[in-house]
Amino acid sequence: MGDEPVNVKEYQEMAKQALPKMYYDYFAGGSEDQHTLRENNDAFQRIIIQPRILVDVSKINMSTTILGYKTSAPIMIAPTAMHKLAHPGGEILTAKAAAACDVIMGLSFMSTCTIEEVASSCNAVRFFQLYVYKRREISALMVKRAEINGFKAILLTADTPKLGRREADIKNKMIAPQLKNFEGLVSTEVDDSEGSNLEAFASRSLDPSFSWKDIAWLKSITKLPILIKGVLTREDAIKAVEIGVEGIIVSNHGARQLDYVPATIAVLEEVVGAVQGRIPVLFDGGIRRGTDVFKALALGAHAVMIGRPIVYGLAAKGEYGVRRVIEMLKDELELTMALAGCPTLNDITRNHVRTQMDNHHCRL
Ligand SMILES: Cc1cc2nc3c(=O)[nH]c(=O)nc-3n(C[C@H](O)[C@H](O)[C@H](O)COP(=O)(O)O)c2cc1C
Ligand SMILES: CCCCCCC(=O)C(=O)O
Repeated sequence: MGDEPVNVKEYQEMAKQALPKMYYDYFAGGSEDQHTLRENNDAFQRIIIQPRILVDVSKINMSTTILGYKTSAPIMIAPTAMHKLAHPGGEILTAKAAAACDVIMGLSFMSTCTIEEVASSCNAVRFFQLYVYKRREISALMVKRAEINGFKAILLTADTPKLGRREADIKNKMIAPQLKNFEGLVSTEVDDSEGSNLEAFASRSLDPSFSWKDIAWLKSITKLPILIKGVLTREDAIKAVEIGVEGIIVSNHGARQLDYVPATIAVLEEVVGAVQGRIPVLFDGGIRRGTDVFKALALGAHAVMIGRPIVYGLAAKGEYGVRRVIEMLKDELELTMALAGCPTLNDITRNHVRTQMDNHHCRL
């Protein structure tokens, strides 16, 4: 392989070479048997694109808005924790790459750069991802700081009442660094000589009692729009609409929480059908190609979020690497739209893809 990756997947190997094993395993790993981790990727490969020919594709327009904020493409950076483990520049470099590519960034609650450092580093549009701690006042303070610092939405992660069992982290005795955001509030340094220190910290801090009724609390402390991240079923999608949040994210946390849940792309259509256009449905999990973005859009996602490839780009080549990952996905999406006969995002329809379910119905 030459030094300059030609696709997003090649950044993973570069990141593996660049990182200590403990950190690479943390970023790359899924939970338990990693069944869902494989499925998140494999399920995309079972979806076929049905292109249209003889369409004027001399101009392709990928630009859109997410919650009213302009973006050059329906591609966002997913919130992923602790970017300084990938590169000393951390989330500041990720944010600068987002700004350079004109895409929106999700900042993790567990970021290694502070909310203020990221906010003052560039003019990227940023959403803030929230975990709810047992000490709820800490979560409330983070929401306030995000709001004051110009973050535009809260991504409430709802699939993590406890941390999934990540066996590589247990074997490596994964160490969570002290996070500057929480200085003077809580220490992330927990000594669990038996296994993953991150898991030990999570079980000490996350509030597993947080439930639907507590969305009212979140609404009472912020005016920012709230998106619920981690929806995988029709039932939960309907509840989210009924409770009045501004959006949902179909996500299985990059297959790091409950193993043997479905690939996100396999449930997207069910969730979109339940929501019936009332709120935007974002999507993440396993996107590695522009064709994957196209497939998710065809199945009804308003936009997609990218997790691991961003971290791999950061680990391999810093801000430049993150930029290249986003640019490659955008270039591939643009080419896919042209070759599928879709000059605008609105031209991408359900009929542009064929799923296994469609094949099954055909045979009936
Ligand atoms: C290393 C890593 C850290 C993550 N940290 C967070 C986090 O702090 N908060 C969160 O809501 N999701 C987190 N996620 C999940 C991502 O937001 C996203 O759902 C997932 O990475 C998408 O799948 P992909 O990596 O296949 O693109 C993390 C994922 C990874 C791989
Ligand atoms: C206190 C919660 C720890 C979460 C760690 C970050 C994360 O979401 C991950 O998937 O890893």
